[in-house]
Amino acid sequence: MSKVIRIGTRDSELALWQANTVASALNGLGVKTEIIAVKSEGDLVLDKPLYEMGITGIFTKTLDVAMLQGKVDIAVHSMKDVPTALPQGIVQAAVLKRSSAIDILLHKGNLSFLEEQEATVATGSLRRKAQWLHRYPKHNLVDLRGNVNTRMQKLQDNDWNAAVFASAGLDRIGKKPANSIDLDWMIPAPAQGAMVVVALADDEFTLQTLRSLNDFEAEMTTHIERQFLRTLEGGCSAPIGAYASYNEKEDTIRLQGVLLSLDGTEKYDYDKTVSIEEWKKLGFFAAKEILDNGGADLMQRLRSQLK
Ligand SMILES: NCc1[nH]cc(CCC(=O)O)c1CC(=O)O
Repeated sequence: MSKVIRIGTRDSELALWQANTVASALNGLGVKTEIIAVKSEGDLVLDKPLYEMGITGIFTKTLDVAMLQGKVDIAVHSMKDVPTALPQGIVQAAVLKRSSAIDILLHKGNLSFLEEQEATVATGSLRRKAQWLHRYPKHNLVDLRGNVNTRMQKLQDNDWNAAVFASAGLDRIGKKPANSIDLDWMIPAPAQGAMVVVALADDEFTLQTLRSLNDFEAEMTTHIERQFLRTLEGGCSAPIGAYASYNEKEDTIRLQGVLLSLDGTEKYDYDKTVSIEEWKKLGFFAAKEILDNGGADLMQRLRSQLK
């Protein structure tokens, strides 16, 4: 059968790179592809912080609709932009082998501001902001929105000291500058650095084809991180980080999770290593532990603050 798989994607450089990666992999299996790029609401409205727009899935909604209308067969996303509950009729078809999940700091050649009280750091993410303020309580945080290229330009155009990015995004488009350092103390967003392909639940041919693109380790670690997020959040974009890593030699999984107040003064951490057999429920139990130890009360307050 010579069915062409139509790949829906956002039209940013990073999104197109990701879609092309999936296209190449499919072409390698002898499957023909066509890339269809669309603008998402998240890319069109740039003057509001993401959390103010209130909804999760602002980057993925347009493509969900295109798929449900039969205009594309699959969509490729940065997995951290995908809401933990997929729309009815759409399923996760493959998680690609994961690259670096780490956050990095882009600066201007001088890192002495890290030792100083006065400094301005840019990020649009509540998770990055809260973790930054927890570590550097006196620093000034400013909002930064836009795709990776836009955000790098804004850093140059303003007198901020630095801005936070996902390493994976810059690595993929080959634009990681020399002026950057790894923020190895910052817990990444759930599923950061992972790419996911979604498809229609009843599209057997496509689902079957995409199975061979799935990387089990990436599927497992992102499942754990997203389960942690889903169990904590209850539908709000709170400052939550999670990173699960597989230790092949020990056959164990380590989960690091964090929930913070917006100003970073309150912080709940989780960090445990368990046997691989426990992977399916690890995110759930980790989140429950945080909720039971004061996290539920913080989530309640966050929900009213973010309304
Ligand atoms: N929310 C934007 C977004 N979504 C995915 C990535 C980078 C790639 C990834 O994390 O997989 C980025 C950019 C960033 O956070 O700097």
